[in-house]
Amino acid sequence: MTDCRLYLITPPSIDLATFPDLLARALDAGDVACLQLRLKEAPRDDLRRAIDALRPIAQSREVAFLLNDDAELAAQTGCDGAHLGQEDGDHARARTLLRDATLGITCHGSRHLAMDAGEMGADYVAFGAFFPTATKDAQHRAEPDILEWWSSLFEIPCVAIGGITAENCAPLVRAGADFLAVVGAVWNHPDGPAAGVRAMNAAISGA
Ligand SMILES: Cc1ncc(COP(=O)(O)OP(=O)(O)O)c(N)n1
Ligand SMILES: Cc1ncsc1CCOP(=O)(O)O
Ligand SMILES: [Mg+2]
Repeated sequence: MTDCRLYLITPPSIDLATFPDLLARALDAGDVACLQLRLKEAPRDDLRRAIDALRPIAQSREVAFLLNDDAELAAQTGCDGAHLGQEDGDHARARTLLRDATLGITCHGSRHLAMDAGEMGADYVAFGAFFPTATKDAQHRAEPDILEWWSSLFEIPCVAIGGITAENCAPLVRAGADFLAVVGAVWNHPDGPAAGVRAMNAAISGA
């Protein structure tokens, strides 16, 4: 029995006329620990509109709603937290702004970055990319042994990301990932996002 859970990230762009319904059906299809809103190209006003539309859908289902890249906006808009990369501003300031809300930090494949994030007060550290991904031009790779190392030494949860699918995720679960973060495995699933959530949960349980 694993404690690993699914961490869902939105597609890179969404249509607010149709996406809320798709999201609700995906979240109702199985266990999702959190949803990260990641719209890299969206102007700030569109981002605010997306937060207003999607945050209640996640939070009403007890799915934590995290915002990518912007801790200040996350704190202003009732998000449950933010995910920041190494280039996404001052992590210590973000920690202060977010108070008790969740702060996750990208650590690529680096033990050093992960220990820094832990000392700074991150609520989770994220390692990746574990596999080739079409969602992002990922400049860094990680190997499963970093999950084993981290989880054997630290209590802070670790997230695995990058090209993860139902077919390839088992070694990451067995290596100690607390969460598997995915975009394509759910939103590009041939039978639709709800089927993607079901497939990921079945793969996590069977790992
Ligand atoms: C859970 C999770 N892990 C890593 C990332 C990547 O964050 P970052 O390195 O800042 O890259 P962008 O997502 O901003 O392109 C993430 N978003 N979520
Ligand atoms: C945001 C991000 N950071 C590293 S890989 C990645 C993309 C994850 O998307 P997918 O699950 O489709 O590979
Ligand atoms: Mg970022």
